[in-house]
Amino acid sequence: MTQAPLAPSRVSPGGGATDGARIEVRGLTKRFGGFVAVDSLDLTVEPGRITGFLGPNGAGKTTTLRMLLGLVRPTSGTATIGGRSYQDLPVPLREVGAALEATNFHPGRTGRDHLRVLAAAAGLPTSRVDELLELVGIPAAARKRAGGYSMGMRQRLGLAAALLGDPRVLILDEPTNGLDPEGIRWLRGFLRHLSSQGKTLLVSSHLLQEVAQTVDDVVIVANGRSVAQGTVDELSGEPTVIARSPRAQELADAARRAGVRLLEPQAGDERGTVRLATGDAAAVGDLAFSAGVPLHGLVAQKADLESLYFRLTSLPSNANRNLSAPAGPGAPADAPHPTTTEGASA
Ligand SMILES: Nc1ncnc2c1ncn2[C@@H]1O[C@H](COP(=O)(O)OP(=O)(O)OP(=O)(O)O)[C@@H](O)[C@H]1O
Repeated sequence: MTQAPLAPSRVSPGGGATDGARIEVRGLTKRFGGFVAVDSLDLTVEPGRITGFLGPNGAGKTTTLRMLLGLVRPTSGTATIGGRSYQDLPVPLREVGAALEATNFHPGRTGRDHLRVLAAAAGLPTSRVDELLELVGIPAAARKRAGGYSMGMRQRLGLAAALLGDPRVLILDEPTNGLDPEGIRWLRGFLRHLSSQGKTLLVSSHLLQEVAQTVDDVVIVANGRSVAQGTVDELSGEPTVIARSPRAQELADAARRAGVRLLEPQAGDERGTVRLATGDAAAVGDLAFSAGVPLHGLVAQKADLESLYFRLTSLPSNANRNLSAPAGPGAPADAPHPTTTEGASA
């Protein structure tokens, strides 16, 4: 099973000074017995950017994050943070904060005590604990036992724990799980705030719509493999205006004269549809009017990361992941990678 080379590093806005906070994954593979959970994964997460690590349940996201954090040993490949594997970081908590599971708290301990214990164990000042609880919005709840916390509160406590060492890199596994809409809105602003400080954020989710508005870059995984990578804009594709006219050819000619590119070779189909590479529906309406061409329909199509996500992640689950099951010519393992993957390469 092979995979096309994927997105090498982009130049980070801060240049070399921030390289110490770049996440790089190369050829990362994890097999559990004969099952390939993560398959030759390459990805780069740049400082000062939020990268969404997206894929359906079981795609291999958590396993990848666990390998990055030294919790699972890769079968092959490398996963580094600032050029070092997690185990080689001198003071990991000061370099990398992670929230992998929202449930991993002693139920009898208050959230505040939980953080104080963590801070003390890591040799970090406990003075930071109250400040962090304020920051994640649970200062009062943090004085109650964590056993009674809602999922959303656990998520916030997990975030506070991840931030204890003021790390430059944050790795968050499904941080929107259990958050209500207000909580998700809060998280978006919070992650933005962190990335504006130059932090590197890798955020996994199986729900594109919960992170699409938050992230700068996207890595989509399916069946253990990366199937697309790029900025949200790159993967959203070109904005499109769809116009319908009984005189489609004349509309197409007018568009061409105005320098608007047609997205289809033919001027129009049987319904007189013309697809144009622009997001400006008003301009298309104006040019139709100027050319004296009647319009029966005009719509600007929204950039469509969502349909790309569903198309790429709706491959038959696990069809290519069992080493003992040979993949046939039509199996996903042999499917060509989408152009979006290559397009994302810098
Ligand atoms: N220790 C393990 N032993 C065997 N299989 C495992 C192990 N850990 C994970 N897997 C399998 O590897 C695949 C990927 O799991 P992983 O948890 O990484 O996916 P995920 O993308 O994080 O999904 P989710 O969104 O459900 O957490 C799954 O099929 C899972 O059952």
